[in-house]
Amino acid sequence: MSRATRPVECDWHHSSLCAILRSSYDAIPARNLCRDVPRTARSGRRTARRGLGMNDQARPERPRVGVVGLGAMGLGMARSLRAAGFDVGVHDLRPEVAAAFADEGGTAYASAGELAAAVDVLVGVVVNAAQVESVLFGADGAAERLRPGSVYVMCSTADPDWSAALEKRLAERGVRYLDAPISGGAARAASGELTMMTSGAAAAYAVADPVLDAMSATVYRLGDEAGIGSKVKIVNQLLAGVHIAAAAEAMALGLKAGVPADALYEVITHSAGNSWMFENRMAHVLAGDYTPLSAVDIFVKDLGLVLDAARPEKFPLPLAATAHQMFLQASASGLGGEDDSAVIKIFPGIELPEPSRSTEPVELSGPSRASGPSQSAEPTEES
Ligand SMILES: NC(=O)c1ccc[n+]([C@@H]2O[C@H](COP(=O)([O-])OP(=O)(O)OC[C@H]3O[C@@H](n4cnc5c(N)ncnc54)[C@H](O)[C@@H]3O)[C@@H](O)[C@H]2O)c1
Ligand SMILES: O=C(O)[C@H](O)[C@@H](O)CO
Repeated sequence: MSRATRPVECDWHHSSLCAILRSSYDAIPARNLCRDVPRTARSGRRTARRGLGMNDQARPERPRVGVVGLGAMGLGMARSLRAAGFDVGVHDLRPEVAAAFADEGGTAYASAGELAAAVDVLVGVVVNAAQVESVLFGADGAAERLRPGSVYVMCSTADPDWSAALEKRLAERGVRYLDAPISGGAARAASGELTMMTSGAAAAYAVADPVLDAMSATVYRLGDEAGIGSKVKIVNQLLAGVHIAAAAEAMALGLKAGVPADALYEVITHSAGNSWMFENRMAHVLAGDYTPLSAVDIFVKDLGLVLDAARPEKFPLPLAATAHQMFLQASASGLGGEDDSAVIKIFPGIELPEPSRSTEPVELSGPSRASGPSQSAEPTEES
């Protein structure tokens, strides 16, 4: 069976996003962005594309899959894979989290290497490039134990050039690679409805497709070389970070002016100033709940990656730079591990809603926060 595809309109050529990609990221061929980008709806799950260069014997219909990194995103992704019928092996530096997943029916492995030896597809959902290096090339790492033909699916938000180089390093060992950053937050990870921004060789997709499908509502295939998915993710992070910072600043101004927080939330979420991030993150502020579904330090990292990508080109990013400073200020104030909505705490002289306050967003099918630490919480909203 082949996937349904949604040809992307060539409006991309004319959009500002495409302009940024083509000027500061000149490695993205426009043809890769504008053709045959598969779109898969959850209701339309299907078997993987066939006939992409592997012989049938080499391509497992349902690959054995492992997930390394069971944090806010990885735990939900592992659960989605189980819900889709996969036997899922896991590993995390925190053995108790892997053990808890084993209690649900998965299999816990003591090291990334042991897990790698047991799977065809290893999905990595650790925080950054340094952690991926540790997973793959650290003590009892995965790279040596992944069998030739198996695939490492790199879901971390990381430097696109590093990701492109990693594809080559793994290829030297016969290991395939997909550059596959994710979007949608902890709730969509848990419901198997992520957006994945992927690029890589057809042979890697041929093995990993059923795994990607099980974790996602939409899998964008953006090109046949690693790094392109990460470039698009970085553009998304520019918007996501700026939108959170702007939402916090606007909410802070309203509170300073004496407007009740829930009234602000109600009106703005029904007005032109709204954004996905305002609606999502300011609900956390309303609830006074800064349990990290995505931490302040994630945006210190991600907006840093955004700025790093533009700097060699001397490409100005004034909004991203300001937002980065805001997250840095929050982190320097000791808020790095809190939910990224805690960036609102950098504004002086405002009274934020108390945690005990059980405010529900008015007339919206408002999200309710998970309790407990992000890594172990069952997410109940989109983070
Ligand atoms: N949280 C979000 O909403 C979100 C959304 C989209 C993308 N992302 C990206 O996804 C990635 C994961 O983010 P997260 O929020 O799940 O992070 P997290 O900190 O919640 O989870 C990371 C997990 O990796 C584990 N880990 C770290 N190093 C390890 C190693 N060497 N071996 C085994 N396990 C290791 C940690 O113990 C932790 O459980 C990041 O790159 C992030 O930018 C996050
Ligand atoms: O796209 C997303 O899901 C978000 O921006 C995360 O990467 C960070 O909260």
